[in-house]
This record gives sequence, C-alpha cells and structure tokens, in this order.
Amino acid sequence: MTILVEQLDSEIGAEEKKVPAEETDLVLLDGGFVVPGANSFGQTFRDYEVDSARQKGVEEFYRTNHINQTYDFVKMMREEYGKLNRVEMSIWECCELLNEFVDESDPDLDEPQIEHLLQTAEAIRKDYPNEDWLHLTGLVHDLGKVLLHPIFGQLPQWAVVGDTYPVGCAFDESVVHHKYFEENPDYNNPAYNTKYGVYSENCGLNNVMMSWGHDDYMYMVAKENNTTLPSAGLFIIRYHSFYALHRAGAYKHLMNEEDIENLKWLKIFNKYDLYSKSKVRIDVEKVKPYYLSLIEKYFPAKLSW
Ligand SMILES: O[C@H]1[C@H](O)[C@@H](O)[C@H](O)[C@@H](O)[C@H]1O
Ligand SMILES: [Fe+2]
Ligand SMILES: [Fe+2]
Repeated sequence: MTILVEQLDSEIGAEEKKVPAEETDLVLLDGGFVVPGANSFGQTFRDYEVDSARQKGVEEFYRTNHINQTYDFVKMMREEYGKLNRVEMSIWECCELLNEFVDESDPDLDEPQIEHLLQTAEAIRKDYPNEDWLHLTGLVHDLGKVLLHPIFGQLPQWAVVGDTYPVGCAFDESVVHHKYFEENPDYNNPAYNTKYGVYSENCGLNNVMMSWGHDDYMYMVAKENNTTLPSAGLFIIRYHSFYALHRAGAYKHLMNEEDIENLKWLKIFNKYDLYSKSKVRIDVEKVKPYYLSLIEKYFPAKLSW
C-alpha cells in the first residue's frame, strides 16, 4: 500500500476528504496523503454507523466500555497494573503472545494483532526510512493488548481496546457512540461532568487520567523499563487511541506546550496505524531481524510487565 506524506507541517491539522469507498481505490487527502478508500470489508475506515454484523459487535463493545470506564475504575487499574509484577518477558515475546487475539472494537480489522503491528511498522518504514524510533513505535504501540491474556487476568475487551478519552471531566460528543455514557455513573456526578472537571486549563495530558486500556498500560511498561525511545514515541504509545483529540480536536484545553509538539507526530503516526490495516500478510521471519535490532537499541532484553 502507499501512504504518502509530503511534509510534516502541511499535514498538521489537515482534515480528510470523505469520498465513498466504491468511487475509488485511493482517496487523496489534504497534505498530500494517499490512503486506501476502503477497509478489508469494503467499507470506509472508522465508519461506526454502517449496518453490519461486525458493527453490531463493535457497538456493543462501546456500550460496555462507556458504562464501565469511571474515574475510580481507572485509578484502581493504574495502581494495580502499575506494579508491573506479573511477568518478565522481551518485547518480541510479547508480540508473539498477541498472535491469538482479535480486537472486538475494531471495525476495520479482524486479523491477529501481530499482523497489525508489523503492517503499521513496515508502512512507516517505507515512508520514513530514517526514523527508526518511529518504526519501533509502530511495532510496540498495541502491545498493551496483552492485558487480554490469562497471565494478566484476562481483562475484558472493554478494559483493553477501543478509543480512549479522559475521565474526571465531561465526555466529549465526538467520542464514538457517546450516548452510552449516559449510563456511566460519572455522567451525573458534578465533580466529573464539567468541561474541566478535576483538571485545569493547559494542565498537560500527563496529569489527565485517560480511560484504562492498552495505551496507558504500554506507556507505563515502556517508561518504567527505561526505554530510550524519544518523548514523541512515548506520547504516540500513550495517546494513539485518543481519536477525540487527534482526529476531532477536542480536549485541546487540557494540553500543554509539549503535548502540542508531540501531537504533530501522533497525527502522522495515526495514518499508518489506521490505513495499513489490510489482508496483506507480512513475512514475519523476513522482517524479524530488523525489528530485533531496534528492540535491542531502545529496550532492555527483558522487561517487567
Ligand atoms: O478499535 C481500535 C483498536 O482498539 C486500536 O488499537 C485503538 O488504538 C483504536 O483507537 C481503536 O479504535
Ligand atoms: Fe491501539
Ligand atoms: Fe494499532
């Protein structure tokens, strides 16, 4: 597949043009971006309204996710999983563990997760050959989905995958299937349901509690195990599912200067995360030596998870 990025600056803030999937194979986006017009099910990417069996499952996923992700729940999960006392393993071992999982929140992909990791990383590598940290970020960004595994207590999908959003302040309308938040106990709690809630203007995303899932968990793992990935890589890992921010531009009032800088890279990354999803398989054995060399450069041999 081809994803062209002309220039970092011209891309920032570019909105995508909606062209019906059947009209063209490739959709031209502002900023010189060329992406496929349809996902592997023949539908436009991230269309949460289309009527299909897979979409019904996705909607049910978001219903349970929105009801259960409360401020208290997130606090508890952060404390529990922040202990990193479950297992010692390498990055590659974790990639292999993900082989068995399919993400129920994803309308665009029903392949095992390891395929998605390599598809993302390889698509970035093609267009940004010199940014090896970004290739590796592609490989590791979804490793937190290992929380689905019995070793980690086999968390339900609603506590691991899907888009993320801040808790402790009002849920923005741009979050997919927003209506299901009405059944979240925080929805009617005056401490948590105003624009700022427990936060203050430009407090920085680092001080914001995001709904619990694979992003925040993998960020913790990478940081606590002293990765040498740059700050933009860690930011991508932590906020790549925060579509309300990087797609819809909501919650900007919580960002600080550093977040604004890092968001530029997240927007670039997102194109590869999303549009590289396809049925085209990557030859794992062929690319493995390259990724092992990157893992060695940026991570310890074994990490605490
Ligand atoms: O369904 C997907 C999937 O869970 C991704 O890993 C996540 O990053 C996206 O935000 C979400 O929409
Ligand atoms: Fe993800
Ligand atoms: Fe992903």
